[in-house]
Amino acid sequence: MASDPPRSLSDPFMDPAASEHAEDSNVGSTPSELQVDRNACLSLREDALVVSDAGLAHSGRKICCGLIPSTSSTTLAIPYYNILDATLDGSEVSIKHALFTSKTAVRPAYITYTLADKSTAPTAKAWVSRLLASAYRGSVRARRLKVLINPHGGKGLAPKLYAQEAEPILKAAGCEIDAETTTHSGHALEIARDLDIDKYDAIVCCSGDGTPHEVFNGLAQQAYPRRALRKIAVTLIPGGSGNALAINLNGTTSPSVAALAIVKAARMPLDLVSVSQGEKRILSFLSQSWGIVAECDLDTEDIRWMGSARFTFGFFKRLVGKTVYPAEVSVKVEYGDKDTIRAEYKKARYGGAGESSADADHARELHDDETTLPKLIYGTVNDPVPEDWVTTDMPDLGNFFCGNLVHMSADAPFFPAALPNDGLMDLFDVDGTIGRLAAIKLMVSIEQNQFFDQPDVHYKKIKAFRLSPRLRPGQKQGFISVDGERIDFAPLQAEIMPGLGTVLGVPGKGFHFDGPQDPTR
Ligand SMILES: Nc1ncnc2c1ncn2[C@@H]1O[C@H](COP(=O)(O)OP(=O)(O)OP(=O)(O)O)[C@@H](O)[C@H]1O
Repeated sequence: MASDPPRSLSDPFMDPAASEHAEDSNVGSTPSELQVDRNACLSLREDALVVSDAGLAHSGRKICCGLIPSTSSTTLAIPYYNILDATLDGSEVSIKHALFTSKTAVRPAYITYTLADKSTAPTAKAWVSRLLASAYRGSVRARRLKVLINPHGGKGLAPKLYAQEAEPILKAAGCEIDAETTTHSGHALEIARDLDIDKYDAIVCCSGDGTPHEVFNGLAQQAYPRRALRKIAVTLIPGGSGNALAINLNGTTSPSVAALAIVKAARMPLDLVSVSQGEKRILSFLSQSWGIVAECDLDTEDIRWMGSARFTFGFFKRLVGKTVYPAEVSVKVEYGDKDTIRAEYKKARYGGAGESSADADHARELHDDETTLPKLIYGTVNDPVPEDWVTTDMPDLGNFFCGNLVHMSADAPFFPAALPNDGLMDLFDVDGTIGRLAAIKLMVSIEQNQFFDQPDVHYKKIKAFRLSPRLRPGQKQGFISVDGERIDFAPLQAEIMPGLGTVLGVPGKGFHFDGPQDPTR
């Protein structure tokens, strides 16, 4: 097996906790099979650890739902992805793994054997290292995690979900955990702002999307914001009503499956969006919206008990009213037509020209000494609109929605052309006066990934926008949403900050999305 290239200890892609295993990484000569007691054999195959043990047939061990591939009742195959930890203690080999108890839940499980021949301990030690190298290919072991649990998000279940579902997986994987429950709104921002970033690798929010929003903004207030945002990866264990970060990063709404993904994830850069209202500036990782989606996000507090269904309920309530949300919109467009967007997406996603995460990180490292965030290229709403922007007055606007990631919820891939680190934002607007039937058709098309091609959806890839919203006659208050959080009802300007943030995601799990569908197929 090829070993990873050596990385310096200052390399933020290398968890210092993983360095203790670095000397064991030369495993080329290590045998793939380990003979253990009960006449059993542990074998390292291409994608899985295979346990061959006649005793398994009589152990009553249930191979749940067929999710753990088993070649026969006397063999057990555990995918490397599911291996959490392995140790050799004297002549006892212990392997911890994540056992799928259903399609949406995992729990830690253990296998223990004694070496058939004690004198093989040195070989067994190398074998364990080889198993761990395969289990953590593309990731690092024993990450140091600052866990923030929001007891207020969604239905208030985050503390229970974390303790019962997520923490056992993180602990079994040997993560160093420093957990804290947030006590007030803004607490996550304060913690991230004051965090000693050399002591941690990631901040894991067990919450909805509001907490990671605070965390990115807290890191942005560190003395060296670019270093903090580069070094500390932000990730989410779903525990609120909007859990888009977990869905986009790791393709799941299950706390235990998300915890496993976090254990196995790679660091990757994420574009952030700088949103300014005059001199005030915040960072957004997910979305900015004005119109029906923003109102559903923010004006449904009274039905919080419904959980995520409150968004759908709120949407339908407004839909029947054919509500409009007028605004003047100015946009710095990169790609304005859908065919070009589709073609550019394919190039960026499958063209193979992109740099690796490690290369991207070294480029970002050059800005570590800077004490401010990247300068705004396009200024703020207090400046004139740049000449090459396209300005449109939209008295009948129904929905202005700008996104940075594909999914806004599990069944809402609103932005199929979004890529995590392409230096662009995805924007669409929809007229508020379209017929109710057309609006319902639009809503149905989202889940089927046909939203992008609907003629009523005006979709662009952009670098920046300015939104000057106004109240329609009779409207008492306006809701502008940034990452699901309410900001002042006032003109705002937003521009992309390429690769400013860092997240933990498993390639192929979350960001795996096929992009806008090809309508000719
Ligand atoms: N102990 C607390 N008491 C009150 N609010 C808190 C507390 N801890 C965090 N918050 C606030 O709760 C808000 C919502 O949290 P979060 O986004 O994590 O969950 P959510 O379920 O997605 O949100 P929402 O339920 O508002 O849709 C955040 O803005 C955060 O500041």
